Amino acid sequence: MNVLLKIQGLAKSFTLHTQGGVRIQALAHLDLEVSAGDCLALVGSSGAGKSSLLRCLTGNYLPDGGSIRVRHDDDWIELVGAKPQTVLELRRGTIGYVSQFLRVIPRIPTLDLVIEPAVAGGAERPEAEARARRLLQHLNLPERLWSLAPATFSGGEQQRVNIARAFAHPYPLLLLDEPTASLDAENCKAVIDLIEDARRKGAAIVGIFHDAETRSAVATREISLVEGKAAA
Ligand SMILES: Nc1ncnc2c1ncn2[C@@H]1O[C@H](COP(=O)(O)OP(=O)(O)OP(=O)(O)O)[C@@H](O)[C@H]1O
Repeated sequence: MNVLLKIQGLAKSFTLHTQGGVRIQALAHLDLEVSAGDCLALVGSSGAGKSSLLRCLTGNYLPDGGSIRVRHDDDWIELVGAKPQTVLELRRGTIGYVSQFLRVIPRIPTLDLVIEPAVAGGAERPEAEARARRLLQHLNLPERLWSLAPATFSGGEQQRVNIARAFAHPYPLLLLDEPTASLDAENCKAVIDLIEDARRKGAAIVGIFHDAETRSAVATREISLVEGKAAA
């Protein structure tokens, strides 16, 4: 087993300062390992902690305790309490993330937005551009949109730009937060194919897939969260 992600005793709570200091325990004592070729689906009812876990794995949420170790080249990097530069370095080459909404610098053309992660990950510009073009084509994004910034795109078009960026570099660890939520059946299938291809090439994938059909097409494993803990 080529383990790429090790989570031990992970805990995350929120204190609602504006609401009498109420404390919500989103994750508690979570242990998990994900290997190359795994696609782990996070399941559980609304509020169970699925998104909180993904955000801890991207380095966007600082956990209260526990450890998240990520294989980065030949080293293991501790993400909990890591310096911002370390988190950025992990995002550049090791951790790819599809969020539910596209958040990019405004006014940059779509093609450049998809080329950028591949160049940041070490690809030469012509190779990165060829890959970006293949991805946008695969995701059925009309070529007339490639030179435009995606601010005015539809929800589904923006989501496909988001997905293209996450697959522009062969990230060993991919985090997917409802990657097919705003897509029709044809585009959903295109994304499923990308996920499956990355997994076969050895990516370790953790995702939230509310659509049961998508989940059963891509997941090799499921973990059910109940109040922030893995259900027995
Ligand atoms: N930024 C935040 N501030 C305060 N509480 C939060 C925050 N993010 C999440 N929570 C709380 O943490 C708990 C877990 O939320 P989380 O979003 O991780 O659940 P989820 O399983 O992803 O739910 P859903 O399926 O509805 O998206 C919930 O009780 C939620 O209210």
